[in-house]
Amino acid sequence: MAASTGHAANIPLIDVSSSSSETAKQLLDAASTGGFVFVKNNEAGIPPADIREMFELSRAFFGSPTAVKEECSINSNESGENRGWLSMHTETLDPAHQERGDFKEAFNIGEYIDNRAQQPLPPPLVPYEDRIGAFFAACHALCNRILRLFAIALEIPSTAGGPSWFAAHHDPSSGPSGSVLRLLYYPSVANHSPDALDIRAGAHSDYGSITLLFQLPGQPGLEILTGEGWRGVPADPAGAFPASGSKDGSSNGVEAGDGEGKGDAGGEALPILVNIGDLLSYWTHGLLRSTVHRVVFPTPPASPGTSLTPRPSASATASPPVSAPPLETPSADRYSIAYFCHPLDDARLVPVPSPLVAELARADGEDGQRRPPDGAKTAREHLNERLAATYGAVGKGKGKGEERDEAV
Ligand SMILES: O=C(O)CCC(=O)C(=O)O
Ligand SMILES: [Fe+2]
Repeated sequence: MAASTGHAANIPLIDVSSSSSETAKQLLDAASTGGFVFVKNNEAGIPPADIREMFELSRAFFGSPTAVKEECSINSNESGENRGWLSMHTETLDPAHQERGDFKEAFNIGEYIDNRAQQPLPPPLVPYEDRIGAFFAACHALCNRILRLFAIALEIPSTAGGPSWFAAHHDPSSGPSGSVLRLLYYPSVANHSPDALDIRAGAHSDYGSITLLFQLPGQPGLEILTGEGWRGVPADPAGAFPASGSKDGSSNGVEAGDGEGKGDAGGEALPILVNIGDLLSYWTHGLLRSTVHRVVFPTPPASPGTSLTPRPSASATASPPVSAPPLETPSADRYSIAYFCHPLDDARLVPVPSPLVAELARADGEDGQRRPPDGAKTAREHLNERLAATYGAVGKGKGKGEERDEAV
């Protein structure tokens, strides 16, 4: 059973509310070195109350009886490809190395059409169809803001689309895409019995353009692979939020109440984690870095109720790079929410028209404008290849895990 190494990653924190070339450069630097960045959740982000609402819906859904969840299973015909509920051990993010699927449940929500979900929603989510759709759209808007900054930093010429180049390739009004909003639930170790074969989410890199990840304070587990090995990614890099949950660690920290774990303290909101996916890395000839990550079980505390490390004071400033506390209070359950942003299905993955990408390709001995030898894939072809490996039988085939030796 893979458990936390206890070392924290250094991940920069960037304010993307400005579209200045300085901000764009900071973002490009972070994306081309570590591949992970925190963005401040300010007016350019997503209201903390909306994030909290999604966590509340997530808890309500995963707490439903199995029969309710089965009705919207990813295996049902109605749900459609890559949509619906994934039960424990269904997904295998590192098929080349895992003997058992991930120790988690998930619910994948695909793109809406005309403000309606294109899949059956379970009863706890039905009354919130509009709210979920609005959250999906807010996530997409934030991704487009980030992609716009990448286009600026990559110096895409105005004749080719300029700062709007990525947005045009991610415009839902122009066609379908593989974008997915995913609720994730990693059940407590106390109530289940993971063994040596278990991992919460196997080592992998994401498939799409960029991913937004929402975590809750006090629910650690995400780790990224760096040149120094695995490093933990805190939910709360500045340590400004009290760890959520009741004293016995059984709470998931999303209840309404005294403000603990609610995602906004003193007007500040938790930053949002952003990482580069494989497709964007491929599209930029590897300039943007898709970093391998995983989710592990929390390390048991030395004694019940004991935090493993002292938390920094709430006044700690968050200037980049953020040196996070090694571990937050290990909790029972872990809930997270990911938004996987993908280009339009028919987007062709010819190199992004950037002089920086062309230069990189030339340095690698290739003409930067040349198509890959087997002809350009579309974004949908790229995604389908990855999904086939993930949902295939455990231990068979070549999966994303093959790439995990490539540390940052
Ligand atoms: O739950 C997390 O923290 C990360 C999940 C993840 O990496 C994924 O689903 O791709
Ligand atoms: Fe991931």
